[in-house]
Amino acid sequence: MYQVSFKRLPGNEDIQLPRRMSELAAGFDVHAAVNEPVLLAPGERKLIPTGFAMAMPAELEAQIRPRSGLAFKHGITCLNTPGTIDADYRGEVKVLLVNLGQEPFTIERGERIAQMLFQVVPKVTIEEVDELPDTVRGEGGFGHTGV
Ligand SMILES: O=c1ccn([C@H]2C[C@H](O)[C@@H](COP(=O)(O)OP(=O)(O)OP(=O)(O)O)O2)c(=O)[nH]1
Repeated sequence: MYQVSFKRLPGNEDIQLPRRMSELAAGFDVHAAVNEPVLLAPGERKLIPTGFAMAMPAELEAQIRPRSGLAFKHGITCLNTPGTIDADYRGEVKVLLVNLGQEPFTIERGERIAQMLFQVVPKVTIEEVDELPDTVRGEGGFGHTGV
């Protein structure tokens, strides 16, 4: 079990902190802390505030992912999905939404716009080498096995 802390930012007392909408939901829904309704025209992208900052154990990252209902019904998704929240980030969490639908979409204050999942980031060390170990695949990629 990991302890994660959310800090509500000033002026957002009415905004829900991220929360699971069912007992076993993998993601915590994240709410829009826009001061007024925000219109996203088709093809437009906007960075949406959420009204909170957070802290988590060093071995975790948080991922911001789209909600499938918004994507399916309105073409609203996260442009940089999954967005990465680093464990040392103390700024306001923001959601980069894009409207891939055909109609304008309005984001209302308090609306659930995305979900946040936590992942363990493996610890790695890196080195520079002259040769890499051989494999059967070698340099094959990008569909080299056919379709
Ligand atoms: O969807 C996102 C993605 C990022 N962030 C915040 C938290 C993250 O820790 C920080 C930096 O994100 P990232 O590493 O993806 O951005 P960058 O473009 O590499 O910026 P930086 O140079 O600030 O690291 O921005 C968000 O609030 N929402």
